[in-house]
Amino acid sequence: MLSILPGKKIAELDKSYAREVGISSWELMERAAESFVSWFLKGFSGVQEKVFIFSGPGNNGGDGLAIARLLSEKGFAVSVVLFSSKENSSVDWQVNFDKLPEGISRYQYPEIDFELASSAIIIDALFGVGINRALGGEYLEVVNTLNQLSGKKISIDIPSGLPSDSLVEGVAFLADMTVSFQFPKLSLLIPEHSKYVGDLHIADIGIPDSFLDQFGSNKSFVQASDIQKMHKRFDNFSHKGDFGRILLIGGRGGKVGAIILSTCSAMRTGSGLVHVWAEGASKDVIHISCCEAMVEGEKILDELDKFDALGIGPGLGEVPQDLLRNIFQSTGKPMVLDADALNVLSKHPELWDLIPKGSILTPHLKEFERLTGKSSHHFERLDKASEYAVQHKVYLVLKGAFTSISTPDGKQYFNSTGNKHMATAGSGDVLTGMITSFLGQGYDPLNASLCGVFHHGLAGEIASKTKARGMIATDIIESIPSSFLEMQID
Ligand SMILES: NC(=O)C1=CN([C@@H]2O[C@H](COP(=O)(O)OP(=O)(O)OC[C@H]3O[C@@H](n4cnc5c(N)ncnc54)[C@H](OP(=O)(O)O)[C@@H]3O)[C@@H](O)[C@H]2O)[C@@H](O)CC1
Ligand SMILES: [K+]
Repeated sequence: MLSILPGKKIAELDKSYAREVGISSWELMERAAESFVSWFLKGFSGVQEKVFIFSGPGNNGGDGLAIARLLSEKGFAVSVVLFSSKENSSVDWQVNFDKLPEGISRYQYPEIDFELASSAIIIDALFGVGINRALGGEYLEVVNTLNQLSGKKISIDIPSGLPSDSLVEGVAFLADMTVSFQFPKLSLLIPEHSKYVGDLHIADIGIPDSFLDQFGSNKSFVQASDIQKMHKRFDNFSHKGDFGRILLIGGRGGKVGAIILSTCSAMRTGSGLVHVWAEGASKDVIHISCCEAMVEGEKILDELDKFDALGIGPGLGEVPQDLLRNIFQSTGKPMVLDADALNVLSKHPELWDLIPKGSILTPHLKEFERLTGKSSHHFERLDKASEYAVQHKVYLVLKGAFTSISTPDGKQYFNSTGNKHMATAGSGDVLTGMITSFLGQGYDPLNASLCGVFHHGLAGEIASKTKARGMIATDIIESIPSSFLEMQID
């Protein structure tokens, strides 16, 4: 897990890590520049390709100068645009300035030909996590101009103008890609900032997770290697009972499709036995669509104890609150609550206290607002999610790009998989089936949530390679097995 530290702590991290391993802060900056360049070379290899680097007065600008040197050594035609004088810049900026090779063109703002820059790759090294006020003066002017240019734009660490832990005020650089060092700054994971960040890449600068842990952050970014460790291993003598027996509840009226998606995804996620409670004509449709599932009538609600996990909500429609109340009271086991089950909860907040401890709630943004009221921005939403999770002792999976998982002990995890093509009808129903399946296979609620969200996103990425914008929820389900294969989970 990569701890996400607040911007204010990063200078301290930088210093104490350099001291611990006996390197200078300049050497750490060099590592950052090398990591950026090795990422850059994978996408841009054209010798003599033009690169313009805009370097501010602090260490972000220093990174920019080190990158200028390294790219120039690789044969790129590099220009740097400077704003401050040498003596008004950070110490490591000065070291890198002195190391700039002759071949690099230097411009002192405002003496710069934007005509030339417009045909180059633009690298934004104006400000990083040290920004402490909105852009003004010549910085505002240059960012406004750069934002009009149509070439590729890349930000180092964070797009200039974005504060690392709060909402942007005024103007910020509009990057196509952002390469952030060691861990993503919280600000990069916020929907309001996605147009500034573009595609996010994390560049490792070699600070181990265990070192970051000492800074006591309650927020983490989940990596594939973390998920790999969470998976349960089964052996050749395992039988279907070992893979769990789950019950999914929903699919009433015209919304049978939702529970079918959950059912098929639970099967694909590895559940041994999937039962579905449905009503009337829905039963036949479920049988036909997912012949591996067992379809149950009302009586099954008296036998909840025989299930390892329940998933309630997809396509449930409007139901009397007593249905949920009875289910909550007749089993103490954690369950997954989604869609219409959440809508019942938002109308009957008195039910919150009856939800079995450790249950997993999976709202999308609208459902979340119905549950907790309007928030003025995503930072506030994240705070609320954490408060609710702690207060009600549940896991709150707030769906969207970088889905967050808030836990009863006040931690918050951010998922790193998925893409825009997953914003399609039924995608959430698939996730409900996946998390319920992991819960039924004996994963604890945190691991079930993290694995469910991660594989859901990875399956979406795999499906979108061939389906792109035409991807539908069924494609995600069909790619679940590939996501296990890619992660070498057998
Ligand atoms: N461990 C790590 O993660 C590593 C971090 N590294 C890199 O360091 C970066 C952080 O560097 P940093 O602390 O020097 O801050 P940075 O953003 O360059 O700017 C500070 C300068 O800007 C100024 N200033 C602020 N706001 C302003 C405004 N609106 N308008 C005008 N001026 C403004 C402020 O001066 P002030 O005017 O406030 O006195 C100060 O001079 C980080 O993002 C990463 O890229 C890597 O090198 C290696 C490892
Ligand atoms: K930047």
